[in-house]
Amino acid sequence: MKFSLQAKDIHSKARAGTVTTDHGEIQTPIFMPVGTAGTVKAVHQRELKQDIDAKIILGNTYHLYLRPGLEILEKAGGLHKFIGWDRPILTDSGGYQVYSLSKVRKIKEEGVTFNSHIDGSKHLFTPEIAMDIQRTIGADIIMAFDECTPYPCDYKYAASSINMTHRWLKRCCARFDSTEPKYGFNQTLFPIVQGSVYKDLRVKSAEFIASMEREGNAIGGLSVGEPAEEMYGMTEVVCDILPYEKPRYLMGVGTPINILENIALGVDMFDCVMPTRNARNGMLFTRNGIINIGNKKWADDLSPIDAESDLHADQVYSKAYLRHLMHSKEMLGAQIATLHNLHFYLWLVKEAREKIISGEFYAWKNKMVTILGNKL
Ligand SMILES: Nc1nc2cc3nc(NCCc4ccc(CCO)cc4)[nH]c3cc2c(=O)[nH]1
Repeated sequence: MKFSLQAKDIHSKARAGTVTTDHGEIQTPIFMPVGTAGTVKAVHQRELKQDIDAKIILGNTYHLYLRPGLEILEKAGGLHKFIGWDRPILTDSGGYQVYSLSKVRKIKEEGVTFNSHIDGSKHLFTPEIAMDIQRTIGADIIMAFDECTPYPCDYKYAASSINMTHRWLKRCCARFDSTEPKYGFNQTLFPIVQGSVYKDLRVKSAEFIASMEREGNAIGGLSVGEPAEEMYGMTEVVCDILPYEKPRYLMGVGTPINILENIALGVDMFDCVMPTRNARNGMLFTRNGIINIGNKKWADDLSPIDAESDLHADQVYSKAYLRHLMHSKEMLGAQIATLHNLHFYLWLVKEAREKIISGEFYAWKNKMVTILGNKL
């Protein structure tokens, strides 16, 4: 994997770069649609590629390991082949999903034992197992097996948690560096900075992660319920320590405003279930603010979902029609709303990249931040 920088904003730490993988290039800042179990819910791969030009999607080790399972994925020649996606994929390591989805039985030095949220069966994830699973999935960018420190937590817990995450990281690197890709495409391992909301722990973790000299670095343990100002404060501390010439990925972030503020702090890559999950509840993100399409006010609004958008669905379907579909619980409603939100998130980061290159980012960001939170 390579990373090159094309431009840097002068009023902020925003930058425009390119990540190059064996499955293609990714212009940054980038948003990565979440395709947890091998599908970005309600969206075809063709739509992802042709309608919204998604450059990279996310998968989850925890889900894919439980279902469809490693045997099928290996037989298919990896996740790309299994789901029919030939662009880059990033997989999370299970370090977060285990805690957020399963009844975790125990966190030990060796790893984490947990019960499947699907059938209650008992499993063990260790740093080594998480690496081997991600080798079998075959994602271009894989994540270290970490502990996403819960929020809130006391300083003592956070301090011991980062020490374990750092010991696990050494084991991830040892295992990853002593195994080969299974399907002929290179893979890269990103370590993850933790430290909860404690500045000195964030400094310690960022310095340790930077010292591992991997090809890219991730910031974890945020977007876990902390106030946005805490998120921004920790991101700033960490981005000032992580190497400038490597991509920085802020996990699980976030709202459109979160994304713009973190781009200004030097973050290059983002993922979040918000555009897809909230779409299914009728929450549409637009360049003028947020539309709750279920609201009665849209019932007879026959104007296009977004007349200024180059997304076909935004132009051919009206707000009234989409509200009707959502109220009728028609599948097409979720499909249109999801495609709209992903298209908006990808438009937002592409626009940010263009403003960074043209030198207009800072003023544009401050204008957008005042608009994006509007309730329409
Ligand atoms: N390995 C690893 N993975 C992570 C994934 C994360 N995802 C988040 N936040 C997602 C929060 C989030 C969850 C749901 C919604 C939809 C609301 O309708 C939005 C945001 N924080 C995260 C932290 C980590 C982390 O430290 N380590």
